[in-house]
Amino acid sequence: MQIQTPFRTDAADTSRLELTGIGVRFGGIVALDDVSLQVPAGSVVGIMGPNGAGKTTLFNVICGFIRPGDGSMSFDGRPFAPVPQRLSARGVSRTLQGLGLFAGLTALDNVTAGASGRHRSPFAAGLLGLPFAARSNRQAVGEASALLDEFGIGSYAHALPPALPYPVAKKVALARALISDPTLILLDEPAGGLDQADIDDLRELIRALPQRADSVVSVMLVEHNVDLIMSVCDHIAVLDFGRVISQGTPDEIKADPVVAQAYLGDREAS
Ligand SMILES: Nc1ncnc2c1ncn2[C@@H]1O[C@H](COP(=O)(O)OP(=O)(O)OP(=O)(O)O)[C@@H](O)[C@H]1O
Repeated sequence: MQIQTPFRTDAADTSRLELTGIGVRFGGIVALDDVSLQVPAGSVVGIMGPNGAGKTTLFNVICGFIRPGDGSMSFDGRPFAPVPQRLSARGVSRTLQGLGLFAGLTALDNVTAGASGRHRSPFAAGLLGLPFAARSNRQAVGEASALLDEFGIGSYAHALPPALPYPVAKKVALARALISDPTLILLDEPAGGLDQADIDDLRELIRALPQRADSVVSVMLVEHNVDLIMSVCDHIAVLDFGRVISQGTPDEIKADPVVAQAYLGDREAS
């Protein structure tokens, strides 16, 4: 079993995201320690680990909400210093555990809003009444509507988020993340709060993400549902106390006693 070694696959030379030696401290707490991993283009990479292992911190580093004290990142082979407001323009989008939908906007408008980051300045253009702003907004509404239909939730297009069944709200959040045509999508506990039928639905949806549209999409997935993560990921990295304690294919992770011990320790502690 490899430890602290970046993923090596046939697609490794087309790495979408590469993290090298990432370290984050919060005062005396080491949240991430020398974390190195690769997300090859077109792959689904899972991040597992007990509570407090550093999974959310890792996503926050990739999104630019936390600047690491150590290490470096590259995206499509170029140095990557993410800025949250410009993430979708760089081809990165994220779903949140808390969904983060705008309560006062319909499902359709929530998804349409996700398209705003990919154009140069649609908001300012809209204020100025520039014709291309209206055109690009019409296009975004059409794409949002198509995504809702694709996910089988088109009938909820004009409903407000508080009225949406939870699994539908989760799909709206995913559609909002996809409308900006990301090449890297970060899914933060997508199975949380879903029943088994919805998780099975989600499994198919995640499996289909890398082949979406014209671009090769890479997926990073933080997930506590072990069955889901094992069944959709090409590679998994397991964090514990901020360190990568194991990484490899789902079968390698399942067979690694270090991983079992990390989870057992977590259960005994809680
Ligand atoms: N803003 C912060 N200030 C101080 N400590 C923090 C902060 N954010 C995270 N931590 C600490 O960093 C460590 C990693 O936390 P993180 O939330 O990344 O773990 P996690 O794997 O996402 O946990 P969970 O599965 O419970 O969401 C924990 O010890 C946590 O208490």
